[in-house]
Amino acid sequence: MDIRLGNGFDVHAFGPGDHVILCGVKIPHDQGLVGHSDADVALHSVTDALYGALAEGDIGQHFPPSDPQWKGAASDVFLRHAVTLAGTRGFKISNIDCTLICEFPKIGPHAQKMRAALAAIAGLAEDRVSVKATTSEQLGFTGRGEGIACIATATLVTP
Ligand SMILES: Nc1ccn([C@@H]2O[C@H](COP(=O)(O)O)[C@@H](O)[C@H]2O)c(=O)n1
Ligand SMILES: C[C@@]1(CO)OP(=O)(O)OP(=O)(O)OC[C@H]1O
Repeated sequence: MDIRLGNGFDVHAFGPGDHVILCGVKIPHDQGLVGHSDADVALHSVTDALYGALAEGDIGQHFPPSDPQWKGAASDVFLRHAVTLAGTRGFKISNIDCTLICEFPKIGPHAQKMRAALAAIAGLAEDRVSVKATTSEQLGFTGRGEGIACIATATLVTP
């Protein structure tokens, strides 16, 4: 059996808006996230974790931010591509774990909906998907409320 571990990390800055989209879930907030796509920092980091496990570069190589095709895109399209690529390469996803880093919005009340949405996009049972959060204790750019960071890990296995 071949086992592959990948990690992903992404950051998006807050900007004008009244919601953020995380794991494809719309979460009311007093600011939005700035990005070429819908700025779903969670799906971007998970996508990069899959590309990392496959040694297939990163999300910007597959979906260049300079390409107008991806302007405002819903980020599930990026993750679905990485999931399909894993299958094509003979891997199945064993588990996904991600941690959102921000002071606000509070993720806890939305974590189960985000987990279900992420599991559905990845084609996994919910008990193979983890969504959690931490503050950075008011330190650094996340602590100052300048944006949201997300770190993700994914494990791929051959049958
Ligand atoms: N945006 C966030 C940040 C944190 N949480 C939850 O609060 C717990 C405590 O956070 P600390 O950074 O003080 O350790 C954390 O374990 C999360 O459960 C959250 O929901 N949303
Ligand atoms: C998702 C892409 C798509 O153009 O753009 P952004 O939404 O800006 O996100 P980022 O994580 O900064 O870069 C990756 C790009 O591939």
